[in-house]
Amino acid sequence: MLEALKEEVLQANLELPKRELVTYTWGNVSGIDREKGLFVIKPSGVEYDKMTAQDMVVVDLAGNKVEGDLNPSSDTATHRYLYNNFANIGGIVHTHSNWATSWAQAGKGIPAFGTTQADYFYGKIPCTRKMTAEEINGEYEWDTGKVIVEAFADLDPMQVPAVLVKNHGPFTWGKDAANAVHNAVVLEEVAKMAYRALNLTPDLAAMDQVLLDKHFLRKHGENAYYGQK
Ligand SMILES: O=C(CO)[C@@H](O)[C@H](O)COP(=O)(O)O
Repeated sequence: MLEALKEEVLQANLELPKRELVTYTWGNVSGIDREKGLFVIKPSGVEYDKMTAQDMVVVDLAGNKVEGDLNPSSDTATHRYLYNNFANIGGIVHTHSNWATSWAQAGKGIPAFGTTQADYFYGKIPCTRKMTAEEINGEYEWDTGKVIVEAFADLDPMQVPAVLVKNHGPFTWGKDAANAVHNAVVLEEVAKMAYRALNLTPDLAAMDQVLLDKHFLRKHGENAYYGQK
């Protein structure tokens, strides 16, 4: 089942090492078929250059493995939490990309300093709170999803399709798996740019709202005009 989605999710996973967002087996990508209520995710601990579409694992939104010989990603419960709480997302990525993970380890969100970020993220990219010992030693991956959703209490996840999990790393999402990977690549770029901008000007203020609005809204929403129709 879901052969086309398995191929789509495989290709999205293979983009992670290709774009140098992961090392070894770090990271994972999933994609969801909302009509069937099933998502496809990378198998846990399998090397990317050995991975096939048939290795992908199908999981339902209650957490049951529906198809696949291998164990699903160790982050499956986090993906499931996000699919259950962010109704419009179609794909999720987790990486340990260097610059974004450095911000996550520092427990700092990434302010919007420039139009590169504004084209994809409508403002600051949040960092979650620290997880409690009970959460870490309990339903860790499920509660990782919980602290991510908490960080979006006042944010639209479709307007800011990325988060930094404190002491862990970034998660991004999008309309599908490929779009979630695209956002992961851009996140890594803006994490690097923001770090360097702050090194140049330590008290740098976030960009003006008028410029943030111009760049985000020209690419997103009903009045978007960027690119080709
Ligand atoms: O951050 C983590 C584990 O929380 C992951 O990125 C792992 O590094 C990859 O795990 P699998 O998806 O292979 O289980």
